[in-house]
Amino acid sequence: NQEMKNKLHTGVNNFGKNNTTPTTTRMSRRARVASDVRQKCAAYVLALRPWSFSASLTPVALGSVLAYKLEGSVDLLILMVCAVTVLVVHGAGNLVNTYYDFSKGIDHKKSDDRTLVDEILAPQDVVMFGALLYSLGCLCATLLYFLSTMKLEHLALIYFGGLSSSFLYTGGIGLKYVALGDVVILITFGPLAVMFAHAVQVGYLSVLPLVYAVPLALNTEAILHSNNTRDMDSDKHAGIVTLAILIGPTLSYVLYNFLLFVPYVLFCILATRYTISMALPLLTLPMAFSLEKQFRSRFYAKIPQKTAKLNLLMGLFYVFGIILAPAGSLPLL
Ligand SMILES: CC(C)=CCC/C(C)=C/CC/C(C)=C/CC/C(C)=C/COP(=O)(O)OP(=O)(O)O
Ligand SMILES: Cc1cc(O)c2ccccc2c1O
Repeated sequence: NQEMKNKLHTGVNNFGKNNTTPTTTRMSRRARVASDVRQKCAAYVLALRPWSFSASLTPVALGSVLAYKLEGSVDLLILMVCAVTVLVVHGAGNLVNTYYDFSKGIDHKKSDDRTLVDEILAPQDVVMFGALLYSLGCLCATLLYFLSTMKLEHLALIYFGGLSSSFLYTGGIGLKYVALGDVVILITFGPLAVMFAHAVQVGYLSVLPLVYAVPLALNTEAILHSNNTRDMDSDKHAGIVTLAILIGPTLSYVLYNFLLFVPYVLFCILATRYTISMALPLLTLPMAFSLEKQFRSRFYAKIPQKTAKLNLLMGLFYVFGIILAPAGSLPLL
């Protein structure tokens, strides 16, 4: 601010000496303010870690498409509001993570998340943005209550379940710090989000989305597990415990393979026993083999982002496979 004040001051003093008109001085000041606003907005967007949004968008797509198969139609407005709700709660969870990892000294100069370490944003900005997102999420959930036929107690149970998980992952007791982060991710990004998206469409809770969520949930957990394996040494140094630390690098590799390949086994079973369209996600197998190789060679740096990319593609193929399945060919329990 002081620098900007000095520059503006100089600009005014130079007026008349170097042909600077008041208009250009005002324009450059406006341009600089606009550029500052743009930089700040970009910093806020990056702090949300948008590369990970596939993890919450694919369960919404899956839940909605299951509702379409069951009820024959989906309400597009409900789908949009539901996607925004889940995205906003997910984003807020990422901000809570940024804030607590920084205040506990877990994030450092070499961390993936350097929003606070590099002073790109102030801790107070992150807190305010997180509170804003949680408020927006509550507003969207209220809107969903009026748009859908879901009972208030059911909607509140799932929505606040998602909201509390997103906060408690690193806030409060900090489930991530006591090796429970993997369970949180497995449940929230899988059954909870799929059930939420399905229930707001059909108006009731069902076990069907929980079963269909399994392959996607495993793949999403692979993102987190690769992230925790990469950060194993620095997390150990910071004094926290993750599943990757508990089981060590070799078993971590075994677990990553389990999370990566079991969904493909399930797709093979669905394709051979029910309908061939469920073989569509198998198109992503080459990506999975390439990731397995990188994990085996311990080139962890880009694996979480690449696994998120695989997650998006696999999720989309899964959803298209369900859409293309002939009527009555899918197991509806
Ligand atoms: C059902 C409803 C309404 C919402 C569900 C919405 C979701 C999916 C919420 C989950 C939010 C959540 C648990 C976010 C945490 C995100 C996360 C896994 C961050 C990664 O944390 P670290 O493991 O610390 O990674 P870094 O090391 O990169 O910081
Ligand atoms: C599922 C999921 C979701 C996220 O937002 C993540 C953010 C950073 C690192 C890992 C993440 C993750 O595994």
